[in-house]
Amino acid sequence: MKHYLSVNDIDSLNDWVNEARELKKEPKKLKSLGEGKTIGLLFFNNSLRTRLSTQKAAMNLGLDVIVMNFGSEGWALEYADGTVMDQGTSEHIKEAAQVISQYCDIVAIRAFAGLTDKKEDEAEIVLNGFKKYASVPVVNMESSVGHPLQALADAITLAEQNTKKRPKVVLSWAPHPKALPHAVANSFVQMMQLQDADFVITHPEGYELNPEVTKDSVIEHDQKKACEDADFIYVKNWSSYNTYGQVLNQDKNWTMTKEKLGNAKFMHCLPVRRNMVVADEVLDSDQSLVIEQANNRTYSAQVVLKKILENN
Ligand SMILES: CCC[C@H](NC(=O)CCC(=O)O)C(=O)O
Ligand SMILES: NC(=O)OP(=O)(O)O
Repeated sequence: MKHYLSVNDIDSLNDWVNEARELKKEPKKLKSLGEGKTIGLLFFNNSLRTRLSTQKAAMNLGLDVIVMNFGSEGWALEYADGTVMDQGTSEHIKEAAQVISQYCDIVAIRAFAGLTDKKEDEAEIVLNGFKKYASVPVVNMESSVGHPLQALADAITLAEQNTKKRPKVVLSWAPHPKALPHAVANSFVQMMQLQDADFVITHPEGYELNPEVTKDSVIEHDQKKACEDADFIYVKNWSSYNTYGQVLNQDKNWTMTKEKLGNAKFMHCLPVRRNMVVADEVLDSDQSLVIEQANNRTYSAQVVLKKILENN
């Protein structure tokens, strides 16, 4: 594996999860693997978990780390070929990616969807720009349409917590005041499609995800019905895909409550809007796994970086 850009780069989810759980037992066991090498973490958008866990994972492997808030500190990049750069962009991705490749042996990118142009977002112009012009491996720290480090951490958490051969796992939409990307939901769906689980997606009409992602996954518009007898309920907001980037409703009847949760474990990638996405009573209960999920982000990133270092 050269790059880690999407869940599709995972050749065996079960093996990766087991490897990550072994790293979790002794995080600094491979401290020499990355010695003498540098990873660059470039953020075009905000972060807490991804920023700290990816650096932690790199340090556990002996990598040196350079972090840059590219969105506020770097130059505005041009991605289109042949552009006369007489407007707002100062540097072409061609130069930027080659220059960064001289300083870093691995480059990790966070660049959220713009949510204004579906075609542009689905082209993954930032992530694919670095993939095309950087000469080093590229890691996705949440791009326009995917968040594979989060999905792998969620798979680790499910493996640690699951007690059934075929658990019922629900992905439920919830209201949010802003238009949020589809990336987390997309990667969770793609990861669940690799699992032996009774998987159901529930959301209001109009919030269908990209059908090329959901494929034949079960979709139920009645949230209570979807959540019946669930073992895990993963809650996440996303904006409309069909009416691209729009907030069609903020119906708080979709806020996750203890009543709807039942005996299930609650999951969310964080950050989470309390009492919009999920009620305090759920987050403050022993059914919430959000802190465990956040801890597993370190081992998700560490197994990815380990595989990149071993194969490049
Ligand atoms: C890991 C999640 C990152 C991002 N979340 C947000 O942008 C939430 C921002 C907010 O609630 O103000 C998202 O939904 O993709
Ligand atoms: N879940 C996640 O990626 O969190 P941050 O946006 O804080 O990195």
